[in-house]
Amino acid sequence: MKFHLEASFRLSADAGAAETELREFFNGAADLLKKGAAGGKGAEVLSWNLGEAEISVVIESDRYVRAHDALLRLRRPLADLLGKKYRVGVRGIEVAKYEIEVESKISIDHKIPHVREMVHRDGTLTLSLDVDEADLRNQVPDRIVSLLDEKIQAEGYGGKAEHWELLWQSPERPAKFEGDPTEEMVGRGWIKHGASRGQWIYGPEGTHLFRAFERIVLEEMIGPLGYREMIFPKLVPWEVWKRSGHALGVYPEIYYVSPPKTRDPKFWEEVMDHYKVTREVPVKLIREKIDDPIGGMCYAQCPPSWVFFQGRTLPSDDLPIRIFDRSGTSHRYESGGIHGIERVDEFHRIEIVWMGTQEQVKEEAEKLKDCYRRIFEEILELRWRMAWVTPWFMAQEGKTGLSEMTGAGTVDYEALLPYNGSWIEFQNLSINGDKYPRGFNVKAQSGDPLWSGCSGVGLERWASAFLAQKGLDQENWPEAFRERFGEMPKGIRFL
Ligand SMILES: Nc1ncnc2c1ncn2[C@@H]1O[C@H](COS(=O)(=O)NC(=O)[C@@H](N)CO)[C@@H](O)[C@H]1O
Ligand SMILES: [Zn+2]
Repeated sequence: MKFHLEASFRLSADAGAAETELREFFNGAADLLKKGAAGGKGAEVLSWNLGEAEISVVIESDRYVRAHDALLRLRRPLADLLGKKYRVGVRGIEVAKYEIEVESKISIDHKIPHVREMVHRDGTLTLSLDVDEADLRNQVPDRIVSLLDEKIQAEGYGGKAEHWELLWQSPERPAKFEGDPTEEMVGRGWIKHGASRGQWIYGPEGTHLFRAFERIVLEEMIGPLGYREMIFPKLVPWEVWKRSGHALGVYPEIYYVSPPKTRDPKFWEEVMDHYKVTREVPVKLIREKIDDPIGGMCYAQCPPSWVFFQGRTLPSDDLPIRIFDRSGTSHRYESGGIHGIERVDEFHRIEIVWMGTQEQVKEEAEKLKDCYRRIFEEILELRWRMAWVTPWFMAQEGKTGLSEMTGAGTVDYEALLPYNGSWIEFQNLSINGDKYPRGFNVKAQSGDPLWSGCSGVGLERWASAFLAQKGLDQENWPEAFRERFGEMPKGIRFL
């Protein structure tokens, strides 16, 4: 990677008298421009020139001391040299040309902010930047370099597969059912397709099943471990997703939310009239009358809750804090060909969140795993397994691999669907390290890094896994579950 920068220091007056000292300064600037770089690497001033009221320089570098950092390093000593003795001030920096060259098999076919031109020739990508002094100080060139690294790395990975490592699996347990649970539920009227993509409506039977699962989570885990219920927001603004990291890569899958430009009925009259006459909703017209998206529908469920803690310090003797939310739906624009309730755009999840010291968070994760194991082994008697995978918070930022934070990561819980032999992830449990407290600036009284974890219990997934293995006839269900399930409510009948 090569950086080529042509810039000038704007002076408050002519510095001709300092010519000799400037020559010594630039000749002796070498080690200043190599400081911090591995042996022999760094930046160097190829040439400099003293003009009427500016000093122009040409700097080249590798990535270890980048040309713009070198330029900024020169400013202070230059100002000192000219200020004291010659009463000449350095007023600012003008960037005339800034090029970054990198070997790359790929080119980028869309606009990158602050990149005026991109040329891809014989395996080299040359970017001409459009940056001023403020951009240099704000590390705009560094973010462009990171973006290039990421793309070149991703290219190298060739879409590296997500990490998956089996941790544990249950006894096989023969399936009591071989059919597709969604088809069976639709057939019995337990559920019905909703009007929106990937959306279902749960009749009394389907709802009772979800509530039975929920009751088990409450009785077997939430109660005994002392989790307190909260209500997390379900409309998530960009600010939250910037802090949670989702703003790095969640765009292809969110349901965006845009408010109206104004509530004034006059403004909307044209739309209403259009519909009254045509009975068609004029969505093109509406598009002009709604504002930019302020964010999207709930996606990961835990991020917006951190605003409750944002900027505060937690008393050590209140840790670990244990909370959960089941107050609403999550929405994801999932891949097409969506099958049954295994993969839907609108789903119902119990989100469990805990925070404390690193040890407390790891300890809590083990307690939750024990509870889950008891539920899946003794109550639902599932055929299931646990796998160590790419953390959800990295996957949702478009990353792969594992977290560098030791001990942080995600355990996926998977269950076999006998009807098609696939394993679905029906919930997960993650140690998220200090990611969220850092993102939302939440501290522990002790000053130790505050860590957190979360576990998402997907009710559609629990239903898919359980019914796929046990079928819909209660006589085939495990005794311990039947007890908790109680009476099946009457379904809705149609003529
Ligand atoms: N499209 C979907 N349809 C149904 N359930 C889903 C869907 N996406 C996620 N879930 C459920 O939500 C759980 C957690 O989702 S996750 O993306 O893996 N993890 C997170 O978002 C974390 N914040 C924990 O909830 C999944 O294990 C699954 O049970
Ligand atoms: Zn979460």
